[in-house]
Formats: sequence, C-alpha cells, structure tokens
Amino acid sequence: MKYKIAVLAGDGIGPEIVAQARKVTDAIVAKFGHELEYTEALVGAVAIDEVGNPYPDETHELCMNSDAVLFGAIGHPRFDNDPSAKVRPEQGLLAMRKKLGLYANLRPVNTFKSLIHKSPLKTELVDGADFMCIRELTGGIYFGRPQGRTEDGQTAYDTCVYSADEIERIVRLGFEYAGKRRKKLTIVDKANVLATSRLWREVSQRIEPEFPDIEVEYMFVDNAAMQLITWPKRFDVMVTENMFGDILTDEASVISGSMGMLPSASIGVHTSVFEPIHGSYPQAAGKNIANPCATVLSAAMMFEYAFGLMKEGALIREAVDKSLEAGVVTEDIADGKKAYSTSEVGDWLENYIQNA
Ligand SMILES: NC(=O)c1ccc[n+]([C@@H]2O[C@H](COP(=O)([O-])OP(=O)(O)OC[C@H]3O[C@@H](n4cnc5c(N)ncnc54)[C@H](O)[C@@H]3O)[C@@H](O)[C@H]2O)c1
Ligand SMILES: CC(C)[C@H](C(=O)O)[C@@H](O)C(=O)O
Ligand SMILES: [Mg+2]
Repeated sequence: MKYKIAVLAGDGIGPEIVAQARKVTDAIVAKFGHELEYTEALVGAVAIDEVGNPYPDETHELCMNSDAVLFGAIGHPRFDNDPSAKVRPEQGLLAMRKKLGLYANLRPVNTFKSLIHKSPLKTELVDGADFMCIRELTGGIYFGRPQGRTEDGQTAYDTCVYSADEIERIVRLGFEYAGKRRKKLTIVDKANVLATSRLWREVSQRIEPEFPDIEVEYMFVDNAAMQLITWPKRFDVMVTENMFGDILTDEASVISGSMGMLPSASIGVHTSVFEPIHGSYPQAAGKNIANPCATVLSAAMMFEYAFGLMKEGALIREAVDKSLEAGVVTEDIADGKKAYSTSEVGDWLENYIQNA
C-alpha cells in the first residue's frame, strides 16, 4: 500500500526529531513492502517567518489530502517572551487541530523496563504503570470566546466552553477504550467549581449505564494530579478536558522517565496527526541532543491508528525498547553514562529495524 504523509516539522528541535522518525518509517516500509509519500509543509514560527501565517492554507490543504500527518513541534522563545505578539506559533497548532476536527488526543503513558530507575518516583510505584490519557483537544478554555482584554488593558479574560455533544463524543471514546483495556475509566474534572465540569459529570453519568462492565470513577483534577504520581498504577483510561489533559500528561512523563518519551495521536473528523507531547525545546535546537523517541513512538502510533498496521508499529516499539536496553540513548535518559546524539539514536533504530 502507498500512504501519503504530510510532514510538519515546525520549530526548534522539530526538524531534528522528525528526521529520526523518517529514518524509522523508511526502514519499516522497506521491510514490509509499503510505500510512503512524504510532503513537507510549514507550520509554527517558521511559517510566520516565511508566509506570515502559522498554519498556512497550503499546509491545511495538504493535511486534508494526506492519510496522516507527522508533526514535530512548534514554538519559539521570541514569541514566548513577547506577550504582545498578535500572531503566534501556537495559534497554528490550535488552528490545525480545530480545522482537522482532531477532538481526541490519545496520550499513552507507560514505563520502559530500562528506564524505571530514571524516574524520580520509587521503582515499585512506577513499575507496570500503563494508562491512556484521552485529552479533549478542540474545546474548552483554549477555544472559548470571548478571550481578550478590557479597553484599558488592565483586565484579561478567557472563556471555558463545552457543549454536551462535545463532551459526549470524547467521554464515549473513553468508555470504548476502557472496554478494550482493563475496564476502568477515570473522568477528571473540577465539578466542584466549574460549570463546564458539572456538565461533563452530567453527560458522563447519563452515558454510564450504557457501559455496565466499565468501572467509572470521577476525580477532581487537583486530586488526579496528586494520585498520578503517588499511585499511577491505579489508572487505566483517563478522560479529561483540554487544559487538564495538557497539564496532567506533562506531569505523567515523569513516570516514563522523560518528556522525550511520550508520543500521541490526535484523531477525529478528517485526517489524524501524530506528534510528541513535548514542545520545541528551544534550548536544544540545532544541538543534536534531543530525544527523538517520543516522535518515533508517535510514528508507531501512526502505523497502528492511521493505517491499521500493527506489526509495523510493534517493530518500532521493539526497536525503541532495545535501544534503551543497549543504552543507546540521549542525554536526558543517559543517567551519567555515555549520551548518544539525536541522529545516532535514529541511526541505531533504523539499523535495528533493517536487521530485524
Ligand atoms: N505540541 C507542541 O508543538 C508544543 C508542546 C509544548 C510546548 N510547545 C512550545 O514549545 C516551546 C517550549 O516550551 P516548554 O519549554 O515549556 O516545553 P518543551 O516541551 O519544549 O520543553 C520542556 C522541557 O522538557 C524537556 N524536553 C522536551 N522535549 C524533549 C526531548 N525531545 N528530549 C529531551 N528532553 C525534552 C526539556 O527538559 C525541556 O526543557 C514553547 O514555545 C511552547 O509553546 C509546543
Ligand atoms: C503548544 C501548546 C498550544 C500545546 C497545548 O497546550 O495543547 C502543547 O502544550 C501540547 O501539549 O501539545
Ligand atoms: Mg502540552
């Protein structure tokens, strides 16, 4: 089969980590006899610099006409440090998610045997932790309007909005995923304070009887933030709104051992996007030191979720596991031992797949 992939490398470490994922995907298709057609397009700060728009129309057209999108990261300190900038790289990412209808962001969190000692959490707490965070991605405070400032500029406001339909489709997905896993669903909200969260609970409780074999629990987000690192193994599938999911999954990366290890798949109405959960890590840009595994594992999710090619995805995961076992790792997880460069890790993974 031939698959069309839009490649949106973006800013900072984006191009370096996407290059490693491409080595890996090329090795996979060569081995299994598929064909990939990559087309690169602009997104983020580089797109602002080149065409003045962080998600240009041509990029959107390309994504719409692709079987999957492989995404690096966006963001640049020159915008992070200038709150007055009107056009911002992050708007490109949000526009892409909205226009492609990517309402569900699947962020699997698990441990890797060779990295368990890397987590600042106790080994017995993290060993065996394995859950899926399903983050709502096109609603909530990220997209609610009005957003802005009063005329005198001295007061600012954001609006959190969720409709019952938006809540239902993501919560249903949560129930369905829990059904395929250990049958436990944790719905995370702040229903003791927020009206949107109370609607989440109401809608979730209405759906609950349709899934009698799923054990459901409701948890306030502040409690969830604490439970996540004190007892991560209690979670199977977690479903939550946009901003809570963003924050909780960065926190969850300490379970795996590094931000550079957590992949994601954004799925929904049109095509799907595969992207690491981390950002453009500007301090590492151009230094060939960033961990490419989150992006490589996102490519594994692409084979599985977008193309239904499970063996291909599994071989990528195996390659990553073996590289960790062999100690061919970047500095974030090297633990004082020899650190390999981003491209050396990519080469090692490519070679492993070629010889598997
Ligand atoms: N999806 C995205 O494109 C995305 C996600 C988050 C942040 N951002 C943007 O990225 C920029 C930087 O934001 P930030 O510093 O808060 O978040 P970040 O995720 O870029 O980096 C935070 C920290 O995580 C670690 N880290 C991240 N990626 C890593 C990797 N591949 N290998 C090793 N360590 C890694 C580093 O210690 C880094 O200092 C901002 O402009 C932000 O808006 C973009
Ligand atoms: C860059 C930012 C808009 C983005 C988000 O908050 O969704 C990022 O943190 C992520 O997790 O993909
Ligand atoms: Mg984030």
